[in-house]
Amino acid sequence: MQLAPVGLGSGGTSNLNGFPQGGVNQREALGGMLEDGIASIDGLKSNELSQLKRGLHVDFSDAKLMELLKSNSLDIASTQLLFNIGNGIVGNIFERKDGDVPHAQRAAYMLRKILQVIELRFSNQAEGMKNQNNLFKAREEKYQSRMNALESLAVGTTEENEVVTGWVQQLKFTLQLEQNKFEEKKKLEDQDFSQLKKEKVRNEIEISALKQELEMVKRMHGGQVLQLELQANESKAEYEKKIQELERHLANARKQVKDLEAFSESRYFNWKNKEHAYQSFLNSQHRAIQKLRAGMRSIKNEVVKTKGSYMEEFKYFGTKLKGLAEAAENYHKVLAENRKLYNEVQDLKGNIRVYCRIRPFLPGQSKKHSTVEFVGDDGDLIVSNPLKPGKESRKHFKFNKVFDQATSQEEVFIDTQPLIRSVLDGYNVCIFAYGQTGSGKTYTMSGPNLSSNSDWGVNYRALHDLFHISQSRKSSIVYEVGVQMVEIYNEQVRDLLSSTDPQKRYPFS
Ligand SMILES: Nc1ncnc2c1ncn2[C@@H]1O[C@H](COP(=O)(O)OP(=O)(O)OP(=O)(O)O)[C@@H](O)[C@H]1O
Repeated sequence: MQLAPVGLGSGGTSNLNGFPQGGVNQREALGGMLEDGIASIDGLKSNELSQLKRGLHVDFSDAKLMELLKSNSLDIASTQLLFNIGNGIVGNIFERKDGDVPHAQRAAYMLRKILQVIELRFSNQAEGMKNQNNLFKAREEKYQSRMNALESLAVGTTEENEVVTGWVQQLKFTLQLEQNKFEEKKKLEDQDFSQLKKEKVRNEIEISALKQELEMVKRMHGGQVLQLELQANESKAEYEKKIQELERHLANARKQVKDLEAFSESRYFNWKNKEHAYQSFLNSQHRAIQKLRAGMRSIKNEVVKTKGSYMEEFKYFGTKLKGLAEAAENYHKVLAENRKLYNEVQDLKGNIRVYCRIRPFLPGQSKKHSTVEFVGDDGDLIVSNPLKPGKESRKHFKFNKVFDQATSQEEVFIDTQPLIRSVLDGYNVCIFAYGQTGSGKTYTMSGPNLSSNSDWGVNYRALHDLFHISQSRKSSIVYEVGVQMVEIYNEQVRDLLSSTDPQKRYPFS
């Protein structure tokens, strides 16, 4: 009898790994939850996928969600990756505060799809575990029946018994090994299963929390949408109003632009005309400037020539001026000499001169009663009075000169003028009038009428002459003039120009 070792044959329906052939491998059934080898997911870039695997944040746009909804790659993605995607979508909804309801709806649909995949995975895992338990039980029963058959065979011949005992020992050993391996695997799978159960509970909690959040977001977004719609309606009405206003402004602006265009066109023509005028004016100015330049050049030449001739003339005048300065110096010497001679002549004529002026009869006086008998040219005067006795009836007087009744004021002054001019050469001169009351002293010295130059007396004529001469000599001599006026009455001398004391008496201090 040929016995093949149990479990070592190749035609059995089960292998020693303890997993049914052609069935769902438990690790595969876990959907790569423990390790994730997926390389790509439709709608996600490779860097976004690697970020999601590491649990980092990724932005889920509308386009990305659409791609993910269409994609089949979620079915082969790990559960952890699916959770990360779910978390990312929920986080993205919270980040978007714009109340985009279609986006929230798509996100909710996506989350539902992820939940379905996870739930399907858990149900598959539970089914696989159940099948495996059944297989293990059937296999145990099978091994038990074989053991029984072998034990009954052991009751045969010794040789056969020995062989069989050997087989049994080997079989037991193999069975023990298989049992140990199975125990270990079962232990591991139990651990995995309990871990999965825990994770399922955790995930269910997380999913319910996500659902609540989603509901809350939906409610919040509903409110926001309503508010936004209200705002949108208000804004629309406002914008329509603004648009109407803007259209009105635009119409006004267009009208203004047209007006401005017309105005600027007329201004343009005006400016064009002005430009022509200015251009012709500029041309004429340019021609005039050319002429002026030519004139200026000739004037320059002339100026240069004139300058030359001026220089020569200056030289000439310089020499002449020198001569004149010398002449002026000589003139001063001559003048001084003349003055000296002049004053000597005055001295020779006599330092004290006595003139006599005969007053004409006043209106109403009889001309028959005149006592003047003779008036000589050399100063002789004979006065006769028949009423007086002897020599007293006829008297002869001798003066430097006698002015008769017809002598004018000017003639009287001309005789005294040289003497008065000696004052300007440093000589003292004194003129005084003497005579009885009404004899004509004031008439001779001051004059009867000051408004008429011809009536001016000696005083006014003398001052006028002195000021005139001092003015003509001002380039060479500066004269200082002082005036003093006194009254002598009853042997008392009184200062008539005193501003402080009108009764001031001589001697003045
Ligand atoms: N030469 C003259 N020609 C014309 N009239 C004259 C002449 N001299 C004097 N008279 C006149 O005689 C009058 C008296 O003259 P005047 O007042 O000059 O005298 P008097 O000497 O100054 O007198 P008194 O001493 O009283 O002041 C005046 O009316 C004056 O006009």
